[in-house]
Amino acid sequence: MVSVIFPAAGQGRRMRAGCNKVLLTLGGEPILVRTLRQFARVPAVGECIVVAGAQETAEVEAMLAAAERRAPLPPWRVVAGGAERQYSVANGLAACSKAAEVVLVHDAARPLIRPAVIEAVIEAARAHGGAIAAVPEKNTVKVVDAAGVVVSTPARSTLWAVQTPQGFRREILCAAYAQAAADGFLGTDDASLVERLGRPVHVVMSDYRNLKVTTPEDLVMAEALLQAPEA
Ligand SMILES: Nc1ccn([C@@H]2O[C@H](COP(=O)(O)OP(=O)(O)OP(=O)(O)O)[C@@H](O)[C@H]2O)c(=O)n1
Ligand SMILES: C[C@](O)(CO)[C@H](O)COP(=O)(O)O
Repeated sequence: MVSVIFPAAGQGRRMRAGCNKVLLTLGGEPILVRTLRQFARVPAVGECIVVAGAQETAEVEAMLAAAERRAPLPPWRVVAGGAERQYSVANGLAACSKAAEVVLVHDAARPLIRPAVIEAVIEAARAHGGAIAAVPEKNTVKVVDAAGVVVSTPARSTLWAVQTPQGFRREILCAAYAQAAADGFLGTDDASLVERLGRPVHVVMSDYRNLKVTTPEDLVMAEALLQAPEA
């Protein structure tokens, strides 16, 4: 059985919409609901843990209940999040069923994820212990110091832009989160916590459609991609 944690407890500051961006509408449904619908298309998914802002749990529960009346969703629960994404995921992990062999973490703000990528991440996580969706970096990336001066230019052929879902065998993700909490380590994704344990994390080829709706132009892009045929 696969559990999926959806961190949805952010404030959407960069979206500047005056509300949590995952509650905004995209193609006629809230972004969060649209994201869950993609996972409803993957039979291995047995439970969805939605991590909502502490003040928004009732609103999110009502939203998901209404969505479920329109079309079925996998079994879901809502838990309260924390002040950072990592703390929100930790709360979600604590709420996951012990029967889950694999746990996926997927940003609620990535509604365009394709079921085939979700399935590939699950398969790779089962095989290797850890796997993340990613795409080859298209830009040249520089390391820049605090004074704004370029330090180095990593070879682009080695660089991948990392997305979610990120999937792990449950005991590995639990150990990684426990170690990060003990060390006071705060990472920007889930895999970085697992990497600290020295465990392998495999990259699964995703696609550039799987954007994280972060700034207003991402919302325009996501609406356009919804209308565009998948390449
Ligand atoms: N304390 C937090 C912060 C973020 N998230 C979630 O993590 C995902 C990725 O975070 P991001 O895109 O940065 O969302 P926000 O934190 O909402 O955006 P911003 O940084 O612009 O405020 C989002 O689905 C967001 O809801 C969360 O669950 N808990
Ligand atoms: C996990 C993530 O989506 C991978 O790209 C990303 O690191 C989340 O970062 P954010 O600052 O919380 O948006």
